[in-house]
Amino acid sequence: MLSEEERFEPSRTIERNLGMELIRVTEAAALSAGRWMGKGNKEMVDQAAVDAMRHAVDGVDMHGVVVIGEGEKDEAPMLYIGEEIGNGNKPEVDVAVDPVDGTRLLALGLPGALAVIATAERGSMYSAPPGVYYMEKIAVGPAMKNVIDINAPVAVNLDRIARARQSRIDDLTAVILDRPRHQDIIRQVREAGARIRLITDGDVAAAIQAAMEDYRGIDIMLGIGGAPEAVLAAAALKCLGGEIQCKIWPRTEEERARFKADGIDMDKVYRTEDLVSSNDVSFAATGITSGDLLDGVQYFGWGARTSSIMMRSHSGTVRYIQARHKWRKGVVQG
Ligand SMILES: O=P(O)(O)OC[C@H]1O[C@](O)(COP(=O)(O)O)[C@@H](O)[C@@H]1O
Repeated sequence: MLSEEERFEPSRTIERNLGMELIRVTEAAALSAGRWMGKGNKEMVDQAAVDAMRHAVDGVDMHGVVVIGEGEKDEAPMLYIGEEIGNGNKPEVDVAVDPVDGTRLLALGLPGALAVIATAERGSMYSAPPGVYYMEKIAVGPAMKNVIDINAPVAVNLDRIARARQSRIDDLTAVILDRPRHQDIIRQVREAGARIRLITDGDVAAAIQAAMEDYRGIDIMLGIGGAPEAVLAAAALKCLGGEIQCKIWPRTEEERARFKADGIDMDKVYRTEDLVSSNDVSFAATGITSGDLLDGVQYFGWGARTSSIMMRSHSGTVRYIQARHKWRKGVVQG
């Protein structure tokens, strides 16, 4: 019989704390970037979030290397791919960041902008080849994990989900980014009879909602979105037990030819496991503008309130954390 202490191995305790520290990083990004809501300035939205996230991440107990970040070193002075972050202590981890998923949403004051960070054991996160910006994606929750196939027609995937759920296709809802490139997918979903929720941005949150067992508003996420966002979504889905399948997507015929010449396999299916292979994944996100998944930042004279989600693959625990932040400790509340 194990004693209470013995049940918690040290590595578990470290990882536990890391998750909580990651929340502080996304909270910092959200608190800072939230000031720019609706001001129409995408650059400042991003700058504020990156600055705050970079500052906050320094104190985190980890030796992190940015795998998904703001781009290459010469174009991004902070949180660039390959940058070492954290205080240098163990654990050694890969880090994926998106200081604002939905910069346009935040700049326009629209719902659903999030600050996001994920960590996984060193060497376990996929990084798309240089010049690859988009992936075709399909994401579902744990019960539909072995049901979907990105290579199957949309109607077939919807039919399989409906059967597995013992429901009808017209009970299902697919979430899709509202883009001209999705006209054909949208037509196929409509012809199959499922409902559609079109979103203007933010397919990380959309994938999470599709995968949440206790959130039944969305059954599947479909369509083409950012390659970095695919890895962040995979980190979240690893914690939730869901499944994302992706394929590299060229934007133009020239890009297709270039990828081919570079030996990039556009038929390869990247599953959750290929995007994040570790079983020690932590994921944190804080709402910046209010959306279906999380509330946005609320400011009031002496402080602000944030709403975050934290998940760990090790335990599968999902925590929703509401925090009240005081700008200065001891300030009298109005
Ligand atoms: O806007 P595009 O070029 O269609 O790209 C889609 C990607 O943009 C987003 O909607 C927003 O990403 P950013 O906020 O980083 O611009 C992602 O969630 C999505 O993967």
